[in-house]
Amino acid sequence: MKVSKFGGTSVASAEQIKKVASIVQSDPTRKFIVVSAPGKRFDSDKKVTDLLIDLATVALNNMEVETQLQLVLDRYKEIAKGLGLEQPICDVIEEDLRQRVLIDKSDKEFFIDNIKASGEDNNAKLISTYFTSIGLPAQYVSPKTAGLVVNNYPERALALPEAYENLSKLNDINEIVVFPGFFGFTADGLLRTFDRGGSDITGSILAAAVHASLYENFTDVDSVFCANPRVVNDPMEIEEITYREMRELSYAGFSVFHDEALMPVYKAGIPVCIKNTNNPSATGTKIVSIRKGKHRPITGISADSGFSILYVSKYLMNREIGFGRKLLQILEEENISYEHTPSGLDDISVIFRSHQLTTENETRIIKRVKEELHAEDVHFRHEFSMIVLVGEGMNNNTGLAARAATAISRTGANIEMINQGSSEVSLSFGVHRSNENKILQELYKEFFAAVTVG
Ligand SMILES: Nc1ncnc2c1ncn2[C@@H]1O[C@H](COP(=O)(O)OP(=O)(O)O)[C@@H](O)[C@H]1O
Ligand SMILES: N[C@@H](CC(=O)OP(=O)(O)O)C(=O)O
Repeated sequence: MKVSKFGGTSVASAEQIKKVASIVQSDPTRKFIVVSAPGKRFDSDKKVTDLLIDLATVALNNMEVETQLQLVLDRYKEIAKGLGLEQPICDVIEEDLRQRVLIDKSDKEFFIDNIKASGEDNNAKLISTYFTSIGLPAQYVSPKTAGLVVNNYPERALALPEAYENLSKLNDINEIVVFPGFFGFTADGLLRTFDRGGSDITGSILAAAVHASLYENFTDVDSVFCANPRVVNDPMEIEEITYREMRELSYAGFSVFHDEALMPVYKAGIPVCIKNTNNPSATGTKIVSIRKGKHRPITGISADSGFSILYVSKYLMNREIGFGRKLLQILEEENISYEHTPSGLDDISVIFRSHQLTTENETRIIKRVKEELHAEDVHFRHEFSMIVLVGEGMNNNTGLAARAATAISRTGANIEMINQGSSEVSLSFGVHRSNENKILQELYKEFFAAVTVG
């Protein structure tokens, strides 16, 4: 039996949800259906999750909530109408959202998580009602009653081991299970959401828990492509990719599948297939443990912006035992996680995601590194992107870094950092954000357009 997750674009409108129903109807082994909140219907549209974040923000600022609340309710009302559903389901959703807005706001993160999670929760209720209305026996299942237990980490929770044992009991349900993605509950009953895009994670946890034969992830593209189709024109499709490659690429910018969604299915040995709700007969991309046959050394190239660099220089840093540890400890105390630490004789750079920085912690970090480590030059640089080349065939292929660097040099861009990942399946380049797209296009040309398999 399969677990099928439908992303925001697949459940964005009545028309899309009808496609979901026919996909589910066409295969009786599609037993567990995980749904996201309604996503974008067109490019300039707003996801329901983003509307809910706006709602939470106005509520926390003690401003009038009615306008934001109606924007969310209107999305569900339009969907319900298009699906021919009666008023009661809209009343259930409205009552639920109004109750959530009244939750005590003293724990700000708990309040935000509760509002955000309503997007998937109410959509699951609506979709199970629709399935039943068209003769597909279905049941909405709450992550709370099903025991999707997570740790107490706001907006980025992780599932606890007992969640798998609890969720395995869902196998006893005869009807189709419609399960909301994106959130779980702590052992004390507090609602916590996963990271953005985290309905993929719910699907993976559920697939591992019920020992699914396949985890299907339905989205709005025929497959995972070798590079972002919004930047590279008509990129090649990936038919098969390993868990390891997919995790590296997802973490580094392939937004089509969340990187944290790989581990649960990987550990349980469950294959994953990325498919298109708008074209379900397309083969899609299979994520597997081992790929057979010969392949290009590079499987995919991803790019992600939003990185900053902390540059630290001190004469004879190389002779000073513990310098790196002390520097990273300062960052730890500022609650900052880092991605790379390239270093030279007298200098070291720490690269991390910029969203963790504020004017206050930047000033504090510079002051501490200067005073406590007696560094000579300490400064931040912003607006960087990381371009990551990923491929299982990379470790026995010499000259790849040189080819990539030459391709980048053709764009006239400067390489700020190079890092060969310890896993030996990735090679990263730090570049200025303004050059990101042209570098991605040039690297695609170098490794995919011009190369034959062999
Ligand atoms: N390498 C890639 N392959 C396929 N899609 C990609 C890639 N990189 C980015 N994307 C984007 O990911 C989108 C699908 O992810 P997402 O918007 O999260 O979908 P969903 O609503 O189904 O969760 C695609 O429309 C595509 O623009
Ligand atoms: N709705 C949540 C979770 C999610 O997975 O959404 P999507 O399937 O649209 O990526 C978000 O926007 O983050």
